[in-house]
Amino acid sequence: MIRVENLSKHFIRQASGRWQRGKGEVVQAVKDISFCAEDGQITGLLGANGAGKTTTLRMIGALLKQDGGHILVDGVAVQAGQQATQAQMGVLSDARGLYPRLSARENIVYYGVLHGMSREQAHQRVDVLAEVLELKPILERRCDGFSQGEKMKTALARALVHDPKNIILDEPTNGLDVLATRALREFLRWLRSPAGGSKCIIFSTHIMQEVERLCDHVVVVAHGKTVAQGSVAALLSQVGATDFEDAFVKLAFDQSAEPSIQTRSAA
Ligand SMILES: Nc1ncnc2c1ncn2[C@@H]1O[C@H](COP(=O)(O)OP(=O)(O)OP(=O)(O)O)[C@@H](O)[C@H]1O
Repeated sequence: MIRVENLSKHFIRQASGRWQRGKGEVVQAVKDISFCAEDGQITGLLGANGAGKTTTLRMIGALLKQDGGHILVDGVAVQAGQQATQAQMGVLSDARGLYPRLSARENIVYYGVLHGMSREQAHQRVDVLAEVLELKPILERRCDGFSQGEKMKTALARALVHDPKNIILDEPTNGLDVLATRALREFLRWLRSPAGGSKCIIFSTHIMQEVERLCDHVVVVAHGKTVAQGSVAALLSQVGATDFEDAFVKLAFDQSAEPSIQTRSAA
């Protein structure tokens, strides 16, 4: 189970103009995000571009340190850069970061070994994941020159190689064709089921269909804040809509617009 409470994070974006030296824009990427992702459920973070989804997932994956708030993974506090929660976490972040000179198989096995698997175990797991994610045709090819979808499938397999209990996926269907998207959806449903290990799965998206088809719990994020959460049915009834896209637009955009960017002297 992953519990996120009152998470916040800002970035300083340096101004580039000659007369702006020393000034910076404060980008409050995440202002106040709270939700709970249960085991055996798929939780979707749904929000417009720039809403703060990636930043939130990177903090949960211990890739970024939060300014405020708490993240508990199975009761253990997440600390950026520390190993405590990472062993049981599979993270597909926006930076796919594959080694171009290694084959898809080598990239995945390498991560498995880093997670403490023997090479034999890691190779066995690659064969299982290659079947499910339809990776077989590219498994022995160097990643250099891979298409977006091929990179995505390889990065997904790499994130899941150590069979983590908690799975964090940032826009996992980005670049996948319709068959690969369907295969991934099926796989996520299986991972959520008792047979697949009742994993705790969080993913971000702005695709409504994906949320409607997959999510048990939806967290709507706007301007860095949680503005609504619940099942698809609960969110529909909250705003009296029958179409989920209409519900999302009401929930995410009917908020009074709050700027995320302010100019100030950079510290
Ligand atoms: N390293 C950074 N430096 C400066 N600003 C950043 C940085 N990372 C994110 N931001 C800003 O924080 C805000 C939230 O970004 P984030 O990537 O979390 O949004 P998102 O919901 O994932 O968007 P998208 O759906 O477009 O991927 C945006 O305004 C973005 O420009």
